[in-house]
Amino acid sequence: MTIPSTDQPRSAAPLTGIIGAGVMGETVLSGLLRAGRAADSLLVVEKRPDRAAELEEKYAVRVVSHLHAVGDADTVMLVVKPQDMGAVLDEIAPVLRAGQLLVSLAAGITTGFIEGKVPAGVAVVRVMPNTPALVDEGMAAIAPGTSVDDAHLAEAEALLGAVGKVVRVPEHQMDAVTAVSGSGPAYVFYVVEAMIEAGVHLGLPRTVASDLVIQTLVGSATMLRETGTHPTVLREQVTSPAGTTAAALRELDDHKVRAAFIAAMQAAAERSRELAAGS
Ligand SMILES: NC(=O)C1=CN([C@@H]2O[C@H](COP(=O)(O)OP(=O)(O)OC[C@H]3O[C@@H](n4cnc5c(N)ncnc54)[C@H](O)[C@@H]3O)[C@@H](O)[C@H]2O)C=CC1
Ligand SMILES: O=C(O)[C@@H]1CCC=N1
Repeated sequence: MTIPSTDQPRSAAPLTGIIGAGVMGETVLSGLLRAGRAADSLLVVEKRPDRAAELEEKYAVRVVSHLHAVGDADTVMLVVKPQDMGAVLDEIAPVLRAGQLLVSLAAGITTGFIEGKVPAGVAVVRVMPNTPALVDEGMAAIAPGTSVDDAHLAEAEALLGAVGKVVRVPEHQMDAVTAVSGSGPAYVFYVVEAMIEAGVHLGLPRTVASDLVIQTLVGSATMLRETGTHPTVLREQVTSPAGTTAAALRELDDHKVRAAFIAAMQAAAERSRELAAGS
């Protein structure tokens, strides 16, 4: 079924619906526009009226109802919280059709759960993106459901590839992916906060501490990416015998920071599994 959402002429590009335009929905929306997608090829669905008005004003996109977005779109991206997925799927299931591509970005929610709520033959792809997509440096993993063909996977890769790297993984690895790259930016920002605070404790003006930490992070990340050298080797290159870095790293080890990261990421993966179970 196709429900026209407007009488205005529009571009011939395939239509993509985005349901849920919070942090991640806007990240995807703005990335697709930066990558050259026409604003009239994107249909946004957002529950909060003030947020919907803000996005219409900022991006000149059409904010439409669930039924219009799903009826019209070739591909529908689900970017609501995991806890809202069941209700959204119940609402859109009557207008979804076999062959249509449904791309879920929700943590924890399995393709099996989605497939159980939509008509047979709807192609479901599960994605775990991250917020650096906002600056086209995203990292997304994708996993196909049962009715997905190569064209569907290529379309999902193109959507996420517009804002960063994409890797295909088996779905059973998605909880680990969520713990590593989905939540990962938050760990990095947490470390950055801590390093800036430490710089202030050592007497640096906050703006200077902030500049030093951010450029150190960017430089270190660029070294990792461009040299391909193992992080252990890069860390050892900084660590002079009996020097300052060795003194600092000994404190980190004494405070079990490495073990804390492992425990934290195990907790994230466990939470992803809980979200799958609906809690
Ligand atoms: N924020 C992040 O870094 C990441 C988020 N995700 C996933 O993306 C999804 C969205 O997360 P955020 O954007 O952070 O949450 P958010 O709370 O910022 O955005 C969710 C949006 O969905 C809207 N919404 C809720 N129910 C709706 C409905 N029935 N119809 C239309 N809109 C509806 C809300 O008003 C809100 O604007 C989640 O499932 C999360 O697991 C995945 C990876 C990273
Ligand atoms: O915190 C969350 O649940 C979402 C999924 C990964 C990053 N943010």
